[in-house]
Amino acid sequence: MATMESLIVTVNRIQRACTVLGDHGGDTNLPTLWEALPSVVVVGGQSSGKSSVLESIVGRDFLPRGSGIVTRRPLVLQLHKTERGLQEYGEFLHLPKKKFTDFSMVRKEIQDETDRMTGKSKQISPVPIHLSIYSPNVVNLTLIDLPGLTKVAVEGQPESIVQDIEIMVRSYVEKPNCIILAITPANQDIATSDAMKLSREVDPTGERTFGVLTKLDLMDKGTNAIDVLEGRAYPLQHPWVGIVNRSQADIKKNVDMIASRRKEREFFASSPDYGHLASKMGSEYLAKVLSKHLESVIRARLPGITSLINKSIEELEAELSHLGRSVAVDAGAQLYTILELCRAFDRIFKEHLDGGRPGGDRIYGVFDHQLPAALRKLPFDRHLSLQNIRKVVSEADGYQPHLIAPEQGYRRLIDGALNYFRGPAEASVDAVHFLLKELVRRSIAETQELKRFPTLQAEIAAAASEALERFREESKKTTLRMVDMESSYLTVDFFRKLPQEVEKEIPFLRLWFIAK
Ligand SMILES: Nc1nc2c(ncn2[C@@H]2O[C@H](COP(=O)(O)OP(=O)(O)OP(=O)(O)O)[C@@H](O)[C@H]2O)c(=O)[nH]1
Repeated sequence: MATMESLIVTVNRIQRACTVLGDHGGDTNLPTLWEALPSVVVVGGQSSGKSSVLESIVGRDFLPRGSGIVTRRPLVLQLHKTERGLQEYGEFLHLPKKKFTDFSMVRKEIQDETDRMTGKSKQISPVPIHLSIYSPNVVNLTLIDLPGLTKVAVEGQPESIVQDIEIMVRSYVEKPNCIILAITPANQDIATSDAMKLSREVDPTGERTFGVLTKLDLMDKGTNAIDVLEGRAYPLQHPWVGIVNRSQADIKKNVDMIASRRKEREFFASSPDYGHLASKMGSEYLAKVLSKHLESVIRARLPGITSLINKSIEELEAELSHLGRSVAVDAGAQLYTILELCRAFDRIFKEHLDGGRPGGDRIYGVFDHQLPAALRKLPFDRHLSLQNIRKVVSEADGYQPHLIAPEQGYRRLIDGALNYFRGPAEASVDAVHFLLKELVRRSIAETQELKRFPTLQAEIAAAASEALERFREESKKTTLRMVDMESSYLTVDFFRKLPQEVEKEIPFLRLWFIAK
């Protein structure tokens, strides 16, 4: 038994952790633990006696009262049984460490906390209020009180309130882990009960529904609810429980809850109609049945809850390691981290260049395809046309006949042809520059370690871009210098070999001889 009681306490703690972490179930992409936890949800129409049942189970007056919709946020009520003789107190999750021993202050805090979230607009909010009650007079149990189902909006409420409440209540009772405490007043036709209508929709087999009949003392003389309580009129998997709460007159007279429980016991014990069911009626019995059932449901769901928690831990740990370790505060350690991150980027950039990742091969493409294609397009035809050769040679060597070859003309023609190489050479530097820039961009995006440091990413991109710009200028100068060097390195040997190359490579020389 002790183990089972601690089970409810453990689930209570998980429920509180869920609220603190903002997990109230509902539409979310994140895994929700809240929805996996079994809970008892109190459902009923307005004035059906929900608050009275809850107060009866707790044995204390602590819920707000008034006209219209008083419960406008879910109230998660966690009951903790304490040692006999210890003082009762309430504690709110949003006010930790503050013990409320005066239960009228608990009521006020529920009202104030409701208003804090919804304003005084009478709107409803799905964010629950958590109240724990520590008392020797309760059983370990968690109950969730929801706004009463209603058919019309009262003054000051939006028209949508009727639907909003139904949607909120439905979102709780639809969960397969929800135990439904469906409250119906006995002095109303059960066929019109909002609670039974909704619970039948979401739990057609009745295995999650506990039917509670209130106001048995208010039934017309000569009538009784035996057919319902014995499970004939409206069969459910769990037996119906009849309740007699404090009447409005009792509340006015300040009849305390302990006296009211006694009165309830006497009502059943002395009733000619319900006497034979007395041991299975009343709010104390209901609390015990619910606690026992909640324990057994938790026990059955425990493996599922454990595996959900383990799965969530695994997912979160994977995400944490993906996000990376926390960054140290001192400057030295930060510098070390930054250098490590830069090294990670550098490694990926090198892989792009040297292999392992694609992209670097396109640099070879510049020299293997782009440059030769550009060279082929150079206007050598025009430059080495018969007409131009004749013009250049005449201008360079004059009208004197040459003994061997017009050397100055040759020189100018070759020099001029080599000059054409400057354009494609510069364009090749630009092409490699753009490829390297693209590889920097890709490497930054692919460095997982940098993912959570957008500012560092921008800094690395800026530094790389600045360096590449500098390299571009230097490379252009070097490349052009190499073209110049080739142009000025026309040696005697070069000219000596030229005539032998005539047939093979330099058709313009043949043309020159013909021209002569
Ligand atoms: N005589 C008698 N009166 C009851 C019983 N249960 C509830 N009442 C009275 O019915 C009225 C409504 O009860 P509540 O407990 O406030 O009902 P509720 O469902 O919480 O109502 P809302 O919060 O307005 O939705 C109160 O005046 C109660 O005193 C009962 O079993 N017998």
